[in-house]
Amino acid sequence: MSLISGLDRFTLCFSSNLLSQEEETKSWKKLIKIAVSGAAGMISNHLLFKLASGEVFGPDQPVALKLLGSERSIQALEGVAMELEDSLFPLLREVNIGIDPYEVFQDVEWALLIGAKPRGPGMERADLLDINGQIFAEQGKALNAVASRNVKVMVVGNPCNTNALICMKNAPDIPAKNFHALTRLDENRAKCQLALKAGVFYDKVSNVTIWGNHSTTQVPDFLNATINGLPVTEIIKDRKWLEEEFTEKVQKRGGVLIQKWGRSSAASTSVSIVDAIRSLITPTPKGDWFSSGVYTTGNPYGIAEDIIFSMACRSKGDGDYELVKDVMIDDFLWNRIKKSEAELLAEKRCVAHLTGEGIAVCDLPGDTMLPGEM
Ligand SMILES: NC(=O)c1ccc[n+]([C@@H]2O[C@H](COP(=O)([O-])OP(=O)(O)OC[C@H]3O[C@@H](n4cnc5c(N)ncnc54)[C@H](O)[C@@H]3O)[C@@H](O)[C@H]2O)c1
Repeated sequence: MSLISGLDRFTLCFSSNLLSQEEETKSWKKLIKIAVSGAAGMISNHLLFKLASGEVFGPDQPVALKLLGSERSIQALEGVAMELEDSLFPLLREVNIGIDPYEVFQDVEWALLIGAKPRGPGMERADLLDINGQIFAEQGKALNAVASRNVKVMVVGNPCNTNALICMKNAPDIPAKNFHALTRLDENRAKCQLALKAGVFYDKVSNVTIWGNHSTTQVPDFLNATINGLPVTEIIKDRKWLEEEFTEKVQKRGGVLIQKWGRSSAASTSVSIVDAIRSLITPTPKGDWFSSGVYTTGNPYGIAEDIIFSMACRSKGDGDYELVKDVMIDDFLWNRIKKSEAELLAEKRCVAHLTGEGIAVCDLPGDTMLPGEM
């Protein structure tokens, strides 16, 4: 029996394979439904197999994967579904494919929104915000209509902070706290650079925050970061390197990778999506935290309200998070945070027509780019 089901016109086979009662063992948890958009894309090609293998939600957690593609990618989506089926993952109980978010998002508990249009040659950043914003407005409405009332939404498709804001604004019945923009890849990159500079293994680096937008204005925070429990600034004494080289390396890492590899980071992005999900479903180690782009309203730092901004989060492992209060913010950090904030406020004005906040005005700062752009 095939696991795959989908829309009539695209379906490989119609029988889905919901767990029958006799198949359910007592040690298995209740099936969770996970939607992945852009499922035929490069990032998903890594991520889906991690989700199906149990690496993300655990070895006793059966999953249903609901794959959302675009009209153009539907053939590829069928191919991805076939590969998933051929992998014989014991935990993968159901695969649905489709191009209608109202069908695909039905009852989902997680929505990993990766699908987006890339910035074409000569395309203004404002056009990209508009084209992708429309996708996320529609997907927000669909989540609002049919997803689980406590669905956790992780927006990866760029520009991810503002796309997450648009999605959230179009889903008023889902808690604003449930929306995340992925900045975990940036955090991982920052940890890697600090570990290399200090000559220690990655796992010795903790408390690294990425503040702000997933763009070249992002602020990798070395002030609060620690290595072996000591402030990074005590281990790496070269302040100029920290302020200039480290910061720029993290901000532009994606672009450098594209130059070398010829395509955007997909494997490491999928790893960081796994990290981001696991950070929400497992308790954060004592004293540590993780970065995620989350809703700023009520934040303790004085960052402008009503935007999606990457900040320091801690979780009890219940899917929810709280913002970390005990962080230091000096003038250097604050000035940079304000620049990223200004960029996100400008992006927000530029998509006002998609968030129900009136007429869009696009006065985007000229010098900012997605990390993948040079
Ligand atoms: N936040 C991050 O850290 C981060 C890192 C890397 C990439 N990204 C972003 O992730 C996105 C996807 O990257 P990729 O390398 O997988 O791209 P990709 O081009 O390989 O895949 C994107 C897929 O999305 C599909 N798609 C387009 N519109 C869609 C829609 N409305 N609904 C569903 N699917 C749709 C496309 O057909 C394509 O298959 C890009 O926007 C990229 O910039 C974000």
